[in-house]
Parts: sequence; structure tokens; C-alpha cells
Amino acid sequence: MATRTSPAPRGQQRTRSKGATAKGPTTTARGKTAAARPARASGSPKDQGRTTPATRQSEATPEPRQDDRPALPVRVIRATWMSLARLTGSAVRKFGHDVHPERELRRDGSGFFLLLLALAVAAVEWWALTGIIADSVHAAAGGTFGWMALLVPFMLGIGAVRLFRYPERQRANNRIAIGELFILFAGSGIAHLVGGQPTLSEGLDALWRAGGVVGFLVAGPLTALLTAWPVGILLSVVVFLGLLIITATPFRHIPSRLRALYEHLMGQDLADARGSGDHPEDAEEHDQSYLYAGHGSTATPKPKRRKRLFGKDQSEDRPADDDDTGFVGDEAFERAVVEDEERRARESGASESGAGEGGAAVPPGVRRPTKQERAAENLKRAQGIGVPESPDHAPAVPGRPPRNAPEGSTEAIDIVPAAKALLVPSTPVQPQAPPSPIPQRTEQLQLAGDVAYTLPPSDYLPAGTPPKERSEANDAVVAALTHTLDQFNVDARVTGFSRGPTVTRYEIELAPGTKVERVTALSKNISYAVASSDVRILSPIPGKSAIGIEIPNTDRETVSLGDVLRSGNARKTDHPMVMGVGKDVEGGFVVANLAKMPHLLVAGATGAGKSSFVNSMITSILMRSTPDEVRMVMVDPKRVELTAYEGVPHLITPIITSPKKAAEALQWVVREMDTRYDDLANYGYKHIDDFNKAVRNGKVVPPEGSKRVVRPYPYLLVIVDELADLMMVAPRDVEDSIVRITQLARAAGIHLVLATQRPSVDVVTGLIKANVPSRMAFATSSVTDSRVVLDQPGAEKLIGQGDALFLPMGASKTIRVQGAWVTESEIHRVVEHVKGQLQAVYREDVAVEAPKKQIDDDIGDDLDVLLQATELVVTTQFGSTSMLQRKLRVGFAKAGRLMDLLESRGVVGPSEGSKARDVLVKPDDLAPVLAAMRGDDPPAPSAAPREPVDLVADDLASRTQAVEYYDGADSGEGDEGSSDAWNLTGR
Ligand SMILES: Nc1ncnc2c1ncn2[C@@H]1O[C@H](COP(=O)(O)OP(=O)(O)OP(=O)(O)O)[C@@H](O)[C@H]1O
Repeated sequence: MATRTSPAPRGQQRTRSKGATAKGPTTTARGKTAAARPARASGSPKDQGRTTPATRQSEATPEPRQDDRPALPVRVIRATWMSLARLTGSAVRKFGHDVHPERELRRDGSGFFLLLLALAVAAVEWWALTGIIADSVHAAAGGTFGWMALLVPFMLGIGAVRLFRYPERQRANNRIAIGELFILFAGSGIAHLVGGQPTLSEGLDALWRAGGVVGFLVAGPLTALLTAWPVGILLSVVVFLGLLIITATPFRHIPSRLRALYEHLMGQDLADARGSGDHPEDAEEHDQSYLYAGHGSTATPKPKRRKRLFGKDQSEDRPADDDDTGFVGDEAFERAVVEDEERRARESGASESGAGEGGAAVPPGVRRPTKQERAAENLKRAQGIGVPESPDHAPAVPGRPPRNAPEGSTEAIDIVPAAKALLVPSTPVQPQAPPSPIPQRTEQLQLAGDVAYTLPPSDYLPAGTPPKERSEANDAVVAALTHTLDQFNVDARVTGFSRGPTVTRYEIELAPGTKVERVTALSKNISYAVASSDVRILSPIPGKSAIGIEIPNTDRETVSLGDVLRSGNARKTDHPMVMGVGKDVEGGFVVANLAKMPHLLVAGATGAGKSSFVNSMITSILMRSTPDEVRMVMVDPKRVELTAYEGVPHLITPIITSPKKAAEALQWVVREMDTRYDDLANYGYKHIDDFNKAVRNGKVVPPEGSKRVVRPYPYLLVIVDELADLMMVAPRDVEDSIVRITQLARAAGIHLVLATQRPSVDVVTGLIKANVPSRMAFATSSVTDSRVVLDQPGAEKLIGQGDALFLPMGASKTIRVQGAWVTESEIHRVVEHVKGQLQAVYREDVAVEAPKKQIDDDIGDDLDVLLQATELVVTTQFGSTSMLQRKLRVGFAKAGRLMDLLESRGVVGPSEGSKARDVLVKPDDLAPVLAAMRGDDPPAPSAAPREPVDLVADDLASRTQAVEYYDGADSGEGDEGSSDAWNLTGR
């Protein structure tokens, strides 16, 4: 219309005819473009205001004159049209849930046109209006589509509504238009078939009463090729395809969509239907939901409930070391991290109910707030105005009760068992731990020899400052995140946060159809908005349909070891190897059992908090265990980190500072492990816990005649504070020992903790890594280091000073923790307490290089038979070759060779012709001779020093942790498969 009446240049005409603006060419973006076009056509730059040469040139081009504008009536008509269009548009936009497309993108004029057209066709086709105009409309609509003209108003109406409400979603609009055309064309074809397939010769009236001209053109040629039925089926398929296109439904989602539609029509919740993963492929196109579900249905997928293999987790009923089942050793499904059972129960309850899962399920009938409302609400909350607080002051999340909600509430914490690793240790923000004792075992513990031993009192580790659950800093970050999301038009919202001591994890939930990548791609903008470079994004938070954004607290808190050891998790078990790790991002206490790890690698850059962690670990052990239960070997090449513990009775050797001696100590540990294994094998147990339990129950009886008193083995914890120093001195030997220990020592109750500030591949070799399953990564200086420690990036983003990622054995995801902190004076008090009760009794052979186990070349493959020969000759005190022949069933030559070997080892004297040789070894000395032949250590009767503490084992039954002691008088006696090398209690 404007084109015909307006003398304006073409570009301007085109733009105006789109009805983008009624304010003239410079009032909107479109207007500006329109004004610039004639200038460009004549070689002028866009900016006509500047006096550049180009501008001067443009001055020659005549500007559109005032009278180039459309005539007044045209302008009046257009203005009226646009006013009506806008009015209608805003009414349609208010219908259902409000939408607010940007002003520049609106296409109200076109929408209004389609709406009028729809009304016109409806008036004629539906309400049979007559008259000249009506006849023309019928000729156009009915003549074109026949019966299908009845659908035209409906389709035009859809188009109009889309243009009013979602003009910016061009792809979706085009898709719907294409789908409608499919239906219209194929439907007209079907109408043509059903209407008796009229021919042109029957006249237009006949065509109108069938499928119109389009129906004739579509179905006519096809029926010429095929019969009517196949064509009808084919066209029906096309109609169906059109429906799929309109609703953006891939074939595989047809059942779920139908179910969703059915449930929607029946007024049921759509949560399950959406859980089947039917997301339209295009994020832009989630708006199609209005066709079948309503835009506001935002349900998150309900996780499939996993069944437990058994009715209960085995660990639930079974205290670590003291039950009646006869089974104490490693249990299936046991984890390093000690969990809170109540919470676990609550979690499974939450996941089963599915209510509020992920925090995003909006109950039917509840309208999802608009972006503006959400922003306003978050900001209000951030400012603390007018928004009701949940009891724990954490932001309320729609559809779920607040954290710290009472038992039985459907708290929105869901843990899919496989992903539990990350969330298991945390309990929802706990108030300050009650000042109850550490741990539950506070009665006097009888050590072997009737020595009473008391664990250090819990007030040696005072409570820390009460944790904050929310601070102004958190509110400011929520506001910044909301603003960033809105700024980048990401349809997502901050639904809550959980504050840990060092970082807070903010939870972001996406509207259906919004891609996760839209948030993760904003990581730099988020860093910018919250002014922190250490932003870590978890997508998703395991077990939750939400994205987690971890942002350091500007007001971080220290986690006191005392609080961790007083937490419910720590007091739940009296296992002596349980240590306080720290607090996780949700403010839950993390407690781990070193025996279950079973070996731990601690790494991080200098100053990141490794030594503090090791201190917390050792102090935890001192606070919770007696020297009978846990013995330690400490290697401290830096010489300063562990000196505070010098002299504690839990040590079996002075703290080792020389890397060379440390390498030797590791070899001793290997020997200790072998000895324990021998005992396990001899007595038929698989794990040291089983063996110890049997010993306490009197089921382990030494062979008759043996004077050995069998006692339980303590756990042996080997702590290396700087692995790199050891690896520099003897890389091969250290690696060999570590690998051997880590491969086997678990069952022997020997556990390794390796700390290093150089987590490079030459220190933490592939072999070591493969055998040390639990990892604790403090801040590393590079992503490469993080990969070496954790096999994944992340540690390089930590913020130091105890901030760590904990990856316990079997976990697939790391737990972010703030390590527990224990001060030097606290350590001093604890150490003085334990030292005041018992003096350390060191074994001297620990750091002495063991003779290499080497079988002499001349023995070769004959070791077994030589050992038998030696035993025979020494016990009978008869050095006869023919006796060897007879008893060992060997030939003369072999017996002669054995006799020569015995002579060379000083067992028998030289040959005296046909006489038997002199036997030089007395039966009492047989054992060391056999050991020497085997290349073993000779048994060392004096290896375990007896001074200065002399404990007498006589009151085993009354003790909580009974430990039997070796009767030192016969320490040198050979006793198959065992020596006193295991005697770590070393009197
Ligand atoms: N858990 C923690 N809580 C609070 N502060 C901590 C914590 N851990 C470490 N820090 C702070 O970080 C400092 C350095 O810690 P630490 O000595 O443990 O680091 P490191 O990794 O052992 O360094 P290096 O390898 O040089 O010995 C401590 O002095 C303390 O101030």
C-alpha cells in the first residue's frame, strides 16, 4: 500500500511497509536503516552528520524532501493501523502468562493483519457471512483449499498469536508455518479425494466442495499414478508430519508427547512426561509447549530409583571392629568417607518422593515467576526486604522445604547412588557441633599389661567460631548472578545456595529448553560480575538437576578439627583410623576412615595446606586411638613439619628425616607386610581385622610346643610428608616398595599417606598413582598438576589455605572441602597428654637396610630340597649322604651335591671317607641357618627393645580393645610362618 502511494525511495518504502515504526525514519533502528539506504545508494556513508569527504559528496545527493513522505491519509491510516495492532498485540501478550518481546523486534502490524484475515475467513467459512466481500473471501479461501478453508482461520490465528507474542523466535515461527502448509496442502488433497475427485470440467463449484484448486493439484496427479487409497494414506502421513513439525516432536518422543498431552488434558502433573527427556532440539523452540502443555510447566526429570542390593547397607548395622557376626574385615560397599545415616535415609526419601527434586518442580497450578519477577525477588532477597526467610536463613526454593527442614520433609537433596561420592559426606548446614566428647569411647582403655590409657580429653581441641549460614556477601553474589543471567538473556534463575566455610555453591536452574551451555559459557562473565577469578562451575551438581557455581566467600571461615571430630559422623564410629577431614561446600562435616581409603595421596603447591592436613590427620589418630590400635611411621624429610610428634607412643621408630633411611623404612614396611601375610595365610584369614577378632576371641592358637603368644596386629600408618625427596634419593627402590605396599597392604592393616608439593609424573609415577586410590588435592600451580593428582582439572582453581578437592577411593566426583585446622598449641597439648602416659618404644630394625633376599647361585633350583636336607641333618645330627638319598629320595649324585652345599654353609664338616660327616649346627640354631639359605632376615631376638615400658598382659577380657602381648622370654623361637617381627607393640 505504501509502495503505491509513497514517493519515498524504495528502501524506505520497504521498511515502512513492514510497519516497524510510525515515528518516522529516524525513530527506530529500522527507521535509521531506511534513511541510510538512499544515501548509501549514492555513495554516501551511513553517518550523514559528519563532514567527511564522503559526507560532502552525499550533500550533492538530494535528501528526501518533506513532500516525499506518504500522503497524509496514508500516514493516518498507517498510524491508526499500527495503534490498533499494538493495542491488540498487548492484549494478546497479556493473555496467559505475560510475555515481553523487545520493542524493536515486535511485528504487531503483521500479526494484526493475520488476525483480521483469520476473522474474515472465519466469518465467511464458519459463520457463512454473505455479500460481495464475503464472496470474494470465500472464492479465495474455499476456492483455494476447498473444505480445508475451515482450518484456515485457525492456522492464521496461530500465526497471528505467534507474531504478537514471540516475534523474535523466527525459526520456530517459520517451522510452525511450514507445518501448517503441510497440513493445509495434504489436507486439501485428502478433501479432494473425499469430495469425489472432481475434475476441472465440473467447474469451480465442484472443486470448492472438495479440496479446492490446491486439493485438485495435489491429489489429481497422484491419483493418476496410484489409486485413491494409497494417495489418501500418503497424504495422511504428510498431515501427521505437519503436526510433528508444528509441535517440534521427533519421532522418538511421540509417545511421551502424547502422554503429556493426555495428562495435560486430564489436568495431571507433567513431571513424569518431561522426565523422559523429550526436549525440543532447538533451545529457541521450547515455546511450542504452549501448544500442548502450557509454558509454565517446568518439571525436572525424576531420577530413576535405584534399588539397594540388600535391604540395608551392610555398614549400617556393623560397627567397625566389634560385632558378633564373625566378620570384621573389609565389607562390600564400604567407603572411605564416613556418612551420616540419617541424612542418607532422608536423601533416599527425597529421591523416592521426587517432590521438589532438584528444587525445580513447580506444583500444578503454580505459575512460574517471570524473569522480571525472579530478578526482583532475588534482588529483594539480596537486600533482605519483604521476602520471607526460611528458618535457616537460606533462600527459599520454590517447591521444596528449606534446608534444615525437620525430619521427614522432602528436602531437595537427591543422591543417585552412583554419584553419591560427591555429596555423601555432607550434612546440611549443621549448627555448631555440640560440645560432646571425642569420640564416644571415653572410658579408660586398658592397654596390654594392665596399663590404663585415656584418650586426650575433647576440650584439648576447642570449638571454632560458629559457621555463618548466610552473609551479605552471599546476597550480593546472588544479585550479581541474577543480573548476569538476565543481561545475557539466559532463562535461568538462582534457586538457592549452600554456604561452606571457604566457598558457597550457588544453584542455578534452567527453564525447559534452555541449554546448560548457555550458563557454562558465561563463566568468564560470572567471574567478572562477582570479581573473582576462582569460579568453578559444576554442571550439573551430581544428583540434582541444577548447575552449581562455586564462588569463594569473601568472608571465609576456619574449620576447627575439634568441631569435625565432635560431629555426628565422627562420633558414630569408634574406628581408630577415622580422621577429621574438614567441611564440604554445603557446610557438612567430612570424616574419613583411613583404613578404607586404603592409601592416600596428598598433593598441592607449597603453602596450600598439605602439612596442616597431615597434622589434622595425626592429631585425629592421637585423639581417637591407643598405641595398641594404631602405630605410625613418620617420614619428614623437611625436618620441621612433624617434629611436634616426636616421642609419641604411637610411633614405632623415631621420625625419619633422612630420605635414604626413609627408603629403607619403606622396605621394612614391605617385610612387615609379608610377615603379616604369612600369619594370615597360616591361620586362614583374609584380613587383619578378621585375624585380630579371632585372636581376641581366643580362636587363634599357636601350634603345639610353640611359646608364641599371638596378639592382634595394630594398624600401621605410614606417613611420608614429602615424597619428592624420597624419589630423588632412590626412585626405583621407593617406587618398588610403595607399589608393593599399596598393592597388598590393605588386608594387612598397613596404610600409606604420601604427601608431595611436586605432583609431577616423575614423583607421582603412573605405578604409584595406579595403586594409591584416594587423593586429596590442595591448590596446585597448574592444571597439569591437577590432572596428575586427580586425573581431572579443578585443583588449579582452588584458593589455597586448606581448600581442597577430596577424591576418596571409588568416588567418581571430587568433594570440595575446607581442611580441618588444628593449631600448634592444640597439637602440643594432645602430644603431651599421650606422651605423659606412655613412652615411645622404638623398633631398631625399621630403618636398617634389609639384606637383599638373594638365593645363592650355587643353590639354584635346589633350595627346597636343600632346606629339607639341612633340617634332616641338623635334627638327626647325622651327616650321612646315603641317609639323604633314602629320606629325600634323590640319587647319589644329588645327595652328594647337597652334602657339599651343606659343607659350604658350615652345617656339616668335611668328608671323612665312608664315615658320616660331623654336624656343626645344633638344632637350636636351625632357624637362622634356614633363613640364611632362603635369603630371609635372620630372626632377631633382640629386635624389639624391651625398655622402658614393661606392660603385662593379664586382663585381656576386660579390655575394650584387647591386645595380647608377646611373652618376650622366648622371642627367638622359630615358629613356622611367624617371627616376632610383627611385634609392633615392641616391649
Ligand atoms: N585448613 C586450613 N585452615 C586454615 N588455614 C590453613 C589451613 N591449611 C593451611 N592453612 C594456612 O596455610 C598456611 C600454609 O599451610 P601448610 O603449611 O599446611 O601448607 P603446605 O602445603 O604444607 O606448604 P609446604 O609444602 O610449603 O609445607 C598455613 O600456615 C595456614 O595459615
